[in-house]
Amino acid sequence: MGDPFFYEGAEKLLEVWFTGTVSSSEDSGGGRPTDLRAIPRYELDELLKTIGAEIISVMSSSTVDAYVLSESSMFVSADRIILKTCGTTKLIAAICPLVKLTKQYTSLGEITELYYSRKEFLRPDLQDPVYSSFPIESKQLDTGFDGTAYTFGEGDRRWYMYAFTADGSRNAAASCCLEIMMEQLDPAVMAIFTRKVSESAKCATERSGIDKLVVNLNIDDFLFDPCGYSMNGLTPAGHYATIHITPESAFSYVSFETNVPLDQYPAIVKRVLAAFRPGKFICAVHADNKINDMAKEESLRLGFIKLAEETDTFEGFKLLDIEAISLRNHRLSYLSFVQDIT
Ligand SMILES: C[S@+](CC[C@H](N)C(=O)[O-])C[C@H]1O[C@@H](n2cnc3c(N)ncnc32)[C@H](O)[C@@H]1O
Repeated sequence: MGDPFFYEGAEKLLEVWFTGTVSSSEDSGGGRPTDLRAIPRYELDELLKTIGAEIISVMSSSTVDAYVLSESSMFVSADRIILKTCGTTKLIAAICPLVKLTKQYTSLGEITELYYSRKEFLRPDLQDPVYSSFPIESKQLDTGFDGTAYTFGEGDRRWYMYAFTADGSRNAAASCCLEIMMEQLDPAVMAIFTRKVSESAKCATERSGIDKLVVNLNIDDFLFDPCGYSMNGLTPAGHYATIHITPESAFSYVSFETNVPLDQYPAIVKRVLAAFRPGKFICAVHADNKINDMAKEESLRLGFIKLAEETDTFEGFKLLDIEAISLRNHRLSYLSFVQDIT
């Protein structure tokens, strides 16, 4: 008898920033656009094929093209690409072809920042050997970048990140990002993300309250058969949110990510926890130094560290870990929580 079915919901996340003047997508000196969105769709399809994913759907705003993938999501903006892929995808293998495409179709091509992160897998033994342990992934990344590998938390709460920043700062607006990675979710909520219970993705989105987690989201959602759910959302202000759900009870997993402004994060986390009811979760908050410089006091007041120190922060959860580091261009906080059953 073979092993029972297993799906690794936890994603590998790659964010790459390229150099260039990005005030418009018009041609720059080299005759090619200074905009990653100039890479044609068929090239993106080929790129994704090499890592084991494909495009299911796309929607665009003036600032970003948001793709729902068979294995999570991809966001392409003028000078940044975010690739978030789950299952047994081979995400690091996307970097070389991506740089090649960038040089071929745009006047960008030099990487200024690169971040690769993931949480501890439930079944590392089922991954391709490169992705079975983070030191191997870091070693692979070290062949192209002079970056630093970090490990946060303990045991199955571990979250890993590899960060590379080239000398000199990037030419981009201040940015921030919230990631919530949840496990052991309420089976009653997870049932919504099955074809048995929800007749359409829209139905699952509304029934679960996903449409109310972030204000003003234009949503592109997909319900897998027999179960599983992915959605990308874009706001009129050019921000994104993305949610991916593996509802099978033996290995349930939900991820939430957004780059809406930092001051909204505490309220968003509370809404996300109320909607999905996880048994445990990890949060990672990235805040650009430009944000910290602009409003240090304010960002501290609203920041997660301060918030997590208040006992009633996320009602029903106990804080297990809290760590913060400063990278060259941004500050990163990692927090882990477990349901408080005392
Ligand atoms: C792609 S989705 C979301 C994965 C996501 N990274 C998460 O946070 O869980 C994965 C869920 O969809 C289900 N699924 C059904 N058909 C699938 C397909 N063709 N490709 C990937 N997942 C599929 C899986 O069993 C799993 O429950």
